[in-house]
Amino acid sequence: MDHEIHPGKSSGHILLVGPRGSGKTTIGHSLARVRDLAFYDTDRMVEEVIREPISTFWAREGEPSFRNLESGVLQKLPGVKAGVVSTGGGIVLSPANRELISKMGLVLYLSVSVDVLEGRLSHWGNSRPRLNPQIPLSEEIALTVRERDPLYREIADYVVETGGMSVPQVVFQISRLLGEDWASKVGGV
Ligand SMILES: Nc1ncnc2c1ncn2[C@@H]1O[C@H](COP(=O)(O)OP(=O)(O)OP(=O)(O)O)[C@@H](O)[C@H]1O
Ligand SMILES: O=C(O)C1=C[C@@H](O)[C@@H](O)[C@H](O)C1
Ligand SMILES: [Mg+2]
Repeated sequence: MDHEIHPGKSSGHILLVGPRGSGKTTIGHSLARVRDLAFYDTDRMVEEVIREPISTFWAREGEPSFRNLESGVLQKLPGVKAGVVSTGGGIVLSPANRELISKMGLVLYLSVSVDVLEGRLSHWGNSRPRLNPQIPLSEEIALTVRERDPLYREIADYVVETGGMSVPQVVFQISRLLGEDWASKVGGV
């Protein structure tokens, strides 16, 4: 991977973006472990602030309150040790967040088909807040992906098509993409 194609990347993080259920947390955690990097997850960072699950906070306080906290934790990440950052699925809705993410390091978009997402999300029951409770889950997923896919692509350095791959296979593919000497090239991980 060539340093020259990623000018202006400052913090040296590897950031995973994509819809709910695309595997950002699972893949990010595993990638950080195999590459011996720090791991951050913006959803977990918000939960540390609110000291409760996102779903109950969201139900009581509403989405805008969650989005404010989410932007707040993102703004802390340029100041921490470089590592793997798994983001929340809707973090890209804010133009300021998109700008910050794209400056913080190498951005990988985990792309998955709507069918696969539906299969995964339907297993979660109500542990994740519904984004649009008036419509069936399958429609919510399709609409959300249609709305956000261009936003993920706007900031992605690479789109990783994960369809049909297991978690270790995706981690292996990303690791290969990063290359052994990626760290020294994008800023000191
Ligand atoms: N490549 C994969 N193959 C099979 N299952 C996967 C894969 N990636 C993730 N999963 C499974 O999908 C579920 C959701 O994954 P995960 O929580 O990592 O998604 P996420 O993108 O972090 O979602 P959110 O935006 O809600 O945080 C988990 O049960 C995980 O084990
Ligand atoms: O897609 C979304 O808008 C969300 C995804 C999750 O990661 C959480 O950030 C939250 O449940 C909202
Ligand atoms: Mg996650």
